[in-house]
Amino acid sequence: MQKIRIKYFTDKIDKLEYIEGKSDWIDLRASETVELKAGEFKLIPLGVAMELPKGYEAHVVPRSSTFKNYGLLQTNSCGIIDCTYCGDEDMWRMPVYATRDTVIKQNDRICQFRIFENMPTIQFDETASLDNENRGGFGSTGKQ
Ligand SMILES: O=c1ccn([C@H]2C[C@H](O)[C@@H](COP(=O)(O)OP(=O)(O)OP(=O)(O)O)O2)c(=O)[nH]1
Repeated sequence: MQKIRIKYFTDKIDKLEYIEGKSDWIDLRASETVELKAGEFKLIPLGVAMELPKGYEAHVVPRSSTFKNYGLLQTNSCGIIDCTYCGDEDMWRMPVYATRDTVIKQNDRICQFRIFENMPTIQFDETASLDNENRGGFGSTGKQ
């Protein structure tokens, strides 16, 4: 089992829970009530800071119900939390854009995360030609 040291900034939200056998994504909660007007951008405080295991990062994405319930879009599509983001004030936040007037109440589950292993060290090796056949993309499959 992997342990993650976690700091909570408030006792007004439920503790994070890993529910074995359900999903390996863990829900995150708003640590304050946040109101947004249509067209407004805000960072929703998630009330936690963590020391991720060495060699791992966390990916934060909305819950599938987040847009339906709150009309919110996550502006960075997927939040990447580096394992160096582990100081006492390094609280996780979710950047959002409101498509309508909305209220996220303290302790509402607003997004989810899981950890991923970092990729191997990469070195770019420049070349004029890759010497491979073109695959094509952007809907080109089966078209002339
Ligand atoms: O949705 C997010 C994305 C990032 N972060 C935190 C953790 C991350 O490690 C840090 C920096 O994120 P990133 O490197 O994506 O931001 P940047 O725009 O490149 O800014 P920086 O100059 O701080 O790296 O901000 C969040 O709390 N939520």
